[in-house]
Amino acid sequence: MTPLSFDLSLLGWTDSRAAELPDGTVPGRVSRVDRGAAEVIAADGRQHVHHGARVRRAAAADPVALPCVGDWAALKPLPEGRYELDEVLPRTTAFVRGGVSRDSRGGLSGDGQGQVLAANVDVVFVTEPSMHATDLADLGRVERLVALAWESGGTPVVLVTKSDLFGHGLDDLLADVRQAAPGVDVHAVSSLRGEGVDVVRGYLDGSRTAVVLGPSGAGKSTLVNALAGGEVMETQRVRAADGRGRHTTVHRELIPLPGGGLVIDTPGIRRVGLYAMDEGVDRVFADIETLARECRFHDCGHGSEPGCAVLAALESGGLPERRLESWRKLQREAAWMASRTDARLRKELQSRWKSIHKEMRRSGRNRP
Ligand SMILES: Nc1nc2c(ncn2[C@@H]2O[C@H](COP(=O)(O)OP(=O)(O)OP(=O)(O)O)[C@@H](O)[C@H]2O)c(=O)[nH]1
Ligand SMILES: [Zn+2]
Repeated sequence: MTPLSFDLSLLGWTDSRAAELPDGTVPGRVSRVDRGAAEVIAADGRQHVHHGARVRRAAAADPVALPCVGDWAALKPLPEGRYELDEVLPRTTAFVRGGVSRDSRGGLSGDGQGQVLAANVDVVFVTEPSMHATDLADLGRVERLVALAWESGGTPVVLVTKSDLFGHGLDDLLADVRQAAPGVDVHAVSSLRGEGVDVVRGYLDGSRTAVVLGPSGAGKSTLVNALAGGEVMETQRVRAADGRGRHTTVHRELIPLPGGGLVIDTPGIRRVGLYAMDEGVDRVFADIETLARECRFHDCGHGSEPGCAVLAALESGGLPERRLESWRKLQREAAWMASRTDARLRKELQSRWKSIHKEMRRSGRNRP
């Protein structure tokens, strides 16, 4: 154990979580997972802990019960100041990946086994570079990641990164991004110039936990370093300089920031993965869903039906064609995922996050 000690409230520990802590245990936050074990941060420091019998039993029955990065764990004291991980406390949000993997032929196969990649994430920063090599920002990618963010139960915030690369027209780009993510805060950020970084930091007030999603090269590591005020993540420039070309970022997993707040960086959730996301898709396309309610036919396919409000909006220019296509594509994908994710996992996702969203809307916590 390191001699460091931690104020757990700075790691996001709250009274409502304390109420769920079983007697005879102490809390710790999972910062990294290992096979059969985890690294946790407890009040008396970082420690490598093994899963206790209860966790092993639960995980054998259902892999979703395995501790993951961001989890709050009940730690049972063992002799010599050590602990074992006795229980995972109820999650408020979770990134759950459906049991789908790429097979050797590059196809996809589903095994119906879910996996929780990160838990208790309050804010999901969706990064999209204003310019990516010679490409413009990809609004479809923003829509997809915002859908995943909603699905996790966290609050998405879109960051248009590398804004310094975009001269005239940044305001137009931001307007397009806002249209692609209705009801979601959108900000321009240049970590290079330090612009927008304080706005990002503001979302972490009150020791909130964030993840940063986005394509390779979006500047995620650079942003996290800017937030941390130092090099906590290796960036692409560093990697290029060592002559070995680009390779995988060194992942620190749960990073407590000096100014308060935490960032989770876990391989597998940074980029677009395969998640169930049907509710998230409904939410990111709320404008189209609202229009569709005005269609003459209840089961309108928005193709050539008379009295179609969606097509009318398309014609009047209120709805970009790109967005309708993107909606169709993501709906197909969500349906495909749904057909391959097992029913139990989907039920867990839906009932849990539905009540969380409701609660968040009620208490006005929608926007941090
Ligand atoms: N012009 C400009 N370049 C930036 C900015 N932020 C990051 N970069 C550069 O963009 C490149 C990629 O940055 P990273 O932070 O490594 O990107 P990443 O999203 O972490 O990439 P992966 O680790 O591959 O997922 C590096 O060369 C950075 O120096 C910015 O605000 N402006
Ligand atoms: Zn219609």
